[in-house]
Amino acid sequence: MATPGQKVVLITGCSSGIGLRMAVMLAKDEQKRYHVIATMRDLKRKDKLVEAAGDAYGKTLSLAVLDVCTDESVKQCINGIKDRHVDVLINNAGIGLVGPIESIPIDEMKKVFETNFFGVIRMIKEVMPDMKRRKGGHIIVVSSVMGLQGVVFNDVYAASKFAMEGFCECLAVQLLKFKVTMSMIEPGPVHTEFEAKMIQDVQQKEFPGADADTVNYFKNVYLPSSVDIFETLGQTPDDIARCVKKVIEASSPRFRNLTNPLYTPIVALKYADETGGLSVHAFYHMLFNLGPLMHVSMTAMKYLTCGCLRSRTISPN
Ligand SMILES: NC(=O)C1=CN([C@@H]2O[C@H](COP(=O)(O)OP(=O)(O)OC[C@H]3O[C@@H](n4cnc5c(N)ncnc54)[C@H](OP(=O)(O)O)[C@@H]3O)[C@@H](O)[C@H]2O)C=CC1
Ligand SMILES: CC1=C(/C=C/C(C)=C/C=C/C(C)=C/C=O)C(C)(C)CCC1
Repeated sequence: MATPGQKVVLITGCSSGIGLRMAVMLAKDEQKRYHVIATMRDLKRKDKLVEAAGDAYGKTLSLAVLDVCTDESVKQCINGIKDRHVDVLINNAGIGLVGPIESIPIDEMKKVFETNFFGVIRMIKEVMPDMKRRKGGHIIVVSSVMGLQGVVFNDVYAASKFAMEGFCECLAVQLLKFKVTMSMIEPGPVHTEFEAKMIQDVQQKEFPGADADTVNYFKNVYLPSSVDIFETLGQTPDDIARCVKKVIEASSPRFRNLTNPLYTPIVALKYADETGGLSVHAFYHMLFNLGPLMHVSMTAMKYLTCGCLRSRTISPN
């Protein structure tokens, strides 16, 4: 249980990746400012978290079951917290989906929205009224750079994150009136199970319904470039956890927080040309013309990115 003065932080999706590292980092805060309720849908997956939390487990970190896709599970979890008091809600649980849309059943697409979009809304609806009443609290959403800029073959995943960005952009204004803060975190690629699940998933698939050219562009042009991008630009879950801790501890937290400076030019392109043509053609050129040179160009970009771009992102250091 939280001791007086400690902030109660509830995080969804803590069995792996970014959620796990955020839970551990906040629970191990030297000043013990947080009591972390690390949630996951299946407690059988708790071992990695418990091991990483070490001494903090049972003290500044407790576990709870929570499936963001079920009303009952969300209600039960929040009702189980003393006075239903959550100071910081971190919506992290999420799933990916890549591939030609011709070969993806609508039900699989709905699952992505059910988790990434309605899952977050379900959490916010349960926690926000108490925060509004108390006139305080911080809602954090782990969105994605793909919530701001679409990436080819990630159509449905990007749409779920765009939807979240739009939803939160609206809500943030109302919440300001109630002194509740809203922050979006927009990572680029991060080395977690998300990446492994994506690779495993596409290796198993045959892409029925998609024509041979499209499958060829996906498998032989997009996927190798994507793997390269993860290799050259990928951040660690600890990088993202450090960014989130900074956002929580900021005296006036920013609404949007890109974690990777290398994505700032890509997002800037979008706002530089309101017709959208610049972004579409730049992405086309990067993928289809620079594809084989992607590794070289991304490595160059990594070393050439100037300080002014870094200052527009939330740095993990
Ligand atoms: N990795 C990346 O490159 C990027 C990831 N993100 C976002 O970061 C967030 C975390 O992903 P990441 O750590 O990378 O990936 P992981 O796959 O490692 O972690 C995702 C977590 O979400 C959980 N989860 C999935 N569905 C549900 C559900 N219905 N209820 C509760 N928990 C659920 C998983 O639990 P279980 O073990 O039960 O499956 C897992 O703990 C996601 O929102 C993702 O979109 C954003 C940008 C880049
Ligand atoms: C930048 C870029 C590409 C890929 C970007 C990727 C793969 C981003 C992944 C982001 C993730 C995983 C976000 C999760 O939320 C392409 C299309 C290969 C080529 C053009 C430039």
